Amino acid sequence: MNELVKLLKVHGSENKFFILDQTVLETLLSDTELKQVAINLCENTLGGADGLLVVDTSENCLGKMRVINADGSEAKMCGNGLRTVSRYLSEKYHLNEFKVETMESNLDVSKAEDFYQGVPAFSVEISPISFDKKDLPFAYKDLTEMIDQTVPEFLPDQTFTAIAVPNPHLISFVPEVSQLELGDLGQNLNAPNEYFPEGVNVSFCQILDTNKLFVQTYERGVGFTNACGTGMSATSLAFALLHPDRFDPTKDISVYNPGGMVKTQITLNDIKELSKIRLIGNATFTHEITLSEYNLHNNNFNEIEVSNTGEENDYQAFVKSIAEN
Ligand SMILES: N[C@@H](CCC[C@H](N)C(=O)O)C(=O)O
Repeated sequence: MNELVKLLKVHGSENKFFILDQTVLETLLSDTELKQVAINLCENTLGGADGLLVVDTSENCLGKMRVINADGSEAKMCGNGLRTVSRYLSEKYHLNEFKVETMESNLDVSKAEDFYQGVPAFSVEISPISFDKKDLPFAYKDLTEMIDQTVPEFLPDQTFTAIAVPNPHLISFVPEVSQLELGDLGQNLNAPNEYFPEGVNVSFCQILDTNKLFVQTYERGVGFTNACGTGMSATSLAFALLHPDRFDPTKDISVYNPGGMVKTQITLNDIKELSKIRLIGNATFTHEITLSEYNLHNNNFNEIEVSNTGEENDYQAFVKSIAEN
């Protein structure tokens, strides 16, 4: 227990996480310990974060990723997080293409071309896709799917689409994103409510041009984040389905967000659930944190050693470059 362990602080589009590799520990953290560590790290350590990504062993894949939100709840998937875990596993095992186990599926991931000098990028599969009310889950009138639906109880002048990938997303296309309305709706649908009993990630999307979107998300278990990978992926699918006049299937979609920009690739299928989504974006490691395994188990981050990787400077140069274009 006095062994030293390393955590990483990472981000995908400034959606920030800590990565904990459980496979190198003498004793695994229990689920209760993981929950407490996630809450403590995300609130108090190194400026906080949006979640804890736990790397475990996997029988059929190179590794397994679990996602613990900032409030300690566990999510089925995390798109931005998966890119950073993919980079971690890629560097650990010297492989550029492999599968990662997540709660509902084993996902294909691969190293992509750097997004910018010093900004490594990964491409990850986002799957499975469902529109079924049971998989969100949601309840609204007698709907089995919510697609481009007016829901005056949410907001009177907008329409809403609900997609699970497999974590739940509610998407609305708007002429301009109102943070106030997004925040109110996100809060209401993540407090006890009759529509989304397990909460939902809410994204508003502004279509900027052909294959060019701006997406902002209020995340379940977190609140506003700079970006939500599965949110941008589900929004890209909704965009391709609902706005075919602005969608060019032969090209990537550029999805801008408050933390930067990612690319998505949508391959539509006649059976919409069999469509394919890939999410491509940065996988940035900002800090390496060293502490004793004893302190980790005791949720004590007062005696940590932190080293800055310097990668954030390159990421900021990338953000500046996209703002200038
Ligand atoms: N930020 C993530 C999604 C994390 C989980 C989400 N808050 C949930 O509870 O479903 C992403 O990049 O996909």
